[in-house]
Amino acid sequence: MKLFETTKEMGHEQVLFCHDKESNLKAIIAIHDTGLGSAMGATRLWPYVTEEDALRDALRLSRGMTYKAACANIPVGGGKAVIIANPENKTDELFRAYGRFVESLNGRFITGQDVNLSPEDVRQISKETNHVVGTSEKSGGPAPITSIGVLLGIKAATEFRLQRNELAGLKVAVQGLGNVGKNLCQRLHEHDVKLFVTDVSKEKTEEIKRLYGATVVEPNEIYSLDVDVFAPCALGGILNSSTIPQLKALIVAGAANNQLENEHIHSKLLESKGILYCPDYVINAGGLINVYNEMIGYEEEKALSQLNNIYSTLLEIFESAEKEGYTTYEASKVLAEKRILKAKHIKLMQQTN
Ligand SMILES: NC(=O)C1=CN([C@@H]2O[C@H](COP(=O)(O)OP(=O)(O)OC[C@H]3O[C@@H](n4cnc5c(N)ncnc54)[C@H](O)[C@@H]3O)[C@@H](O)[C@H]2O)C=CC1
Ligand SMILES: O=C(O)C(=O)Cc1c[nH]c2ccccc12
Repeated sequence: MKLFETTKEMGHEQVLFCHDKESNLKAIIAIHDTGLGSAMGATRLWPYVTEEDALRDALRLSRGMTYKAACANIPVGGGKAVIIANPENKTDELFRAYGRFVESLNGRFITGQDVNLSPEDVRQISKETNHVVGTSEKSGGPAPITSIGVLLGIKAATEFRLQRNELAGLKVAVQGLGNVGKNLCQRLHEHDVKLFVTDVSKEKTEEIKRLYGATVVEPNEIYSLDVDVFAPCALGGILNSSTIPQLKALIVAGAANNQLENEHIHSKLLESKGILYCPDYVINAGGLINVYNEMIGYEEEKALSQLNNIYSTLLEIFESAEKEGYTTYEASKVLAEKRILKAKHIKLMQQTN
């Protein structure tokens, strides 16, 4: 990868390669934009096959955080960190070494728990830095709020694409039954939605089957089901040239980050099949909304009002995409960039006054 060409094109401010000899830590912290405030983004741990895969993930995820904050009208910047490791090799020393790197950024980057990190891992990071959020019990943790945001997104999309005002009787396929996916299943079940689920963990699929009467399928069968909505809540890159042709759902609405393998090609492919795609960083902003409010002093009413905006922002995106002949991904990018420019302008005016 051409490093400076890529960071210039994607707009990153700073990328840190962190190495600690004793703990064998290898981490990449990508700071995309701090124009509106500290770069916020949770840290994930993943056994990336190549270092380039890890870098690409960090760069895309961090840019996604900038757009996420902008679309949610949250005055922070975007960042993300990846730790290159096998979850089996996690140690307290690894997380403490990582925490020291986060601390060295003096609050330019604020992080927390993402894929493959446990609350205990985050506690180890917190021993070395205060720039960690999402650990308070007070606000209930980010995943439940993220799942409410996804539910609102499913509502907006079914109204727009299917002209249906009721969730009852809808068929939804949920990929991944982790913190967000499980919670989403509970909420969909409460709305009398028929669930189809998959996960690589049999324990998790059995639990959802038992609790909500979900139909369990193999991981590779989730794409081709005859359902109304496909809700990816596991990995990124799952919307690609081999999966999109299999989709029968007319809506993709889920929590996973970086759902499109190639943003341009695969958003167009979805559109050409008449599938309404809810841009990931718009529909999954609930987690960020939750941790941001925790950081500034949690007020439930304020957090819920920001969360409810996910519904109206998505409708705005669907409408402008239709009107301008864009894909919903392009429309969300335009909206994010417009809001960033406006917010930066307001900030500049406040500073000069
Ligand atoms: N937790 C949060 O508040 C937020 C999460 N997200 C994103 O949502 C996604 C899910 O997040 P969490 O639920 O917190 O993660 P998690 O790690 O708790 O859950 C992921 C689940 O996906 C399953 N999985 C892995 N590979 C799979 C495969 N090939 N097929 C089916 N299932 C598979 C795992 O077994 C696990 O149960 C991630 O992409 C995350 O970045 C985005 C915004 C906020
Ligand atoms: O939406 C994402 O991808 C996030 O990283 C949200 C998030 C969850 N927990 C956090 C802790 C600190 C900064 C962001 C998050």
